[in-house]
Amino acid sequence: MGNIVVLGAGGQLGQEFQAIASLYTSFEFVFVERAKLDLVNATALEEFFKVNDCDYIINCAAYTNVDKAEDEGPKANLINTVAVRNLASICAQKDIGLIHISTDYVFNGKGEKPYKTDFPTEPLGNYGRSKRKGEEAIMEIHPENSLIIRTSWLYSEFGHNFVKTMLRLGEELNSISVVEDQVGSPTYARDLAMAILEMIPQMKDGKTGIYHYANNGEVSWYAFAKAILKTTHPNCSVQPVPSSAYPTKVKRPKYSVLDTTKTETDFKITIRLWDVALQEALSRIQS
Ligand SMILES: NC(=O)C1=CN([C@@H]2O[C@H](COP(=O)(O)OP(=O)(O)OC[C@H]3O[C@@H](n4cnc5c(N)ncnc54)[C@H](OP(=O)(O)O)[C@@H]3O)[C@@H](O)[C@H]2O)C=CC1
Ligand SMILES: Cc1cn([C@H]2C[C@H](O)[C@@H](COP(=O)(O)OP(=O)(O)O[C@H]3O[C@@H](C)C(=O)[C@@H](O)[C@H]3O)O2)c(=O)[nH]c1=O
Repeated sequence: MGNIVVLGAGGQLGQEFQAIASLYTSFEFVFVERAKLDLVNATALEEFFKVNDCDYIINCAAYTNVDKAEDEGPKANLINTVAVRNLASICAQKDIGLIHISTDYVFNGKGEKPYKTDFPTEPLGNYGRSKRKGEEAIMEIHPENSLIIRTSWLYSEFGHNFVKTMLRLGEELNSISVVEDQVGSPTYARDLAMAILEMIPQMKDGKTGIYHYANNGEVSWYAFAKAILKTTHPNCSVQPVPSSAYPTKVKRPKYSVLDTTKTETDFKITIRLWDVALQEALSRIQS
């Protein structure tokens, strides 16, 4: 069904694609890590796609440190906006299908029901702003053959994520304080990667533009931490605290649940509940 180049292949989601690739024999994959191609280097990017033909690019590369992006705004911008714009131009020239991952942090968190894809964006920090500008660049340059998939609270056995942080803290501490007034949907990166590979063949039917993918259901970071530790470290207690008791450089959205109905309907995929996905991920992480 086509050749896929996965950029940012060494990150959390990129490694999930590497882990599941052998299940999808109708695709040929090329995995490209940062050491092989720095996306910020526009010349290198262009040269790479002169010699590497493909039908689709999945862009998993990003600047993802939400707090650090406040001090390194220009750097976050180069990766999340400028490189994405350059990538969209290359894809437009060569008519390559572009699958780009974006985030729930494009929203301001003041919503009270799951965000539909056309809900107005208003990011709270540099990370979210740079990701939103990346989305806008794609929609301007290569709308007819791009999929922008916003997801939220990604975790997996690979890379850095909240689940692995909780498992580490559960080993080290008897009690952890976690914010209760931020609500979202945790998403198992493996589920997302598998869904993307189901969605790609349907792009040719005009299913393009912005879509939301997150595991179903909503939960606070506190309740998520409790669910993680209940099965893995039952002796470690989790205390609910307000955001004010856990100060961070940049404010997180209070409510960032994504409405995934359009994705499920248009692509005819079923998305499972966050706590079901979590149990599978935990058993994989622990084995
Ligand atoms: N993590 C999350 O909770 C969420 C993530 N997302 C989005 O999902 C996508 C995947 O995220 P995730 O896998 O968790 O992120 P990671 O931070 O785990 O992976 C990002 C990858 O991008 C690479 N990268 C950074 N800069 C460059 C560059 N200049 N050139 C090439 N590669 C580069 C990183 O390399 P290195 O490690 O060497 O810096 C890393 O391997 C991103 O678009 C992110 O914004 C959306 C919602 C939630
Ligand atoms: C480690 C820890 C975090 N927290 C809080 C801080 C924060 O409000 C919340 C989540 O913490 P983190 O810093 O791990 O998560 P954060 O980096 O904000 O995660 C985000 O990453 C980017 C890339 C995204 O796109 C988002 O969807 C989201 O997943 O939990 C606690 O309350 N106690 C703790 O012990």
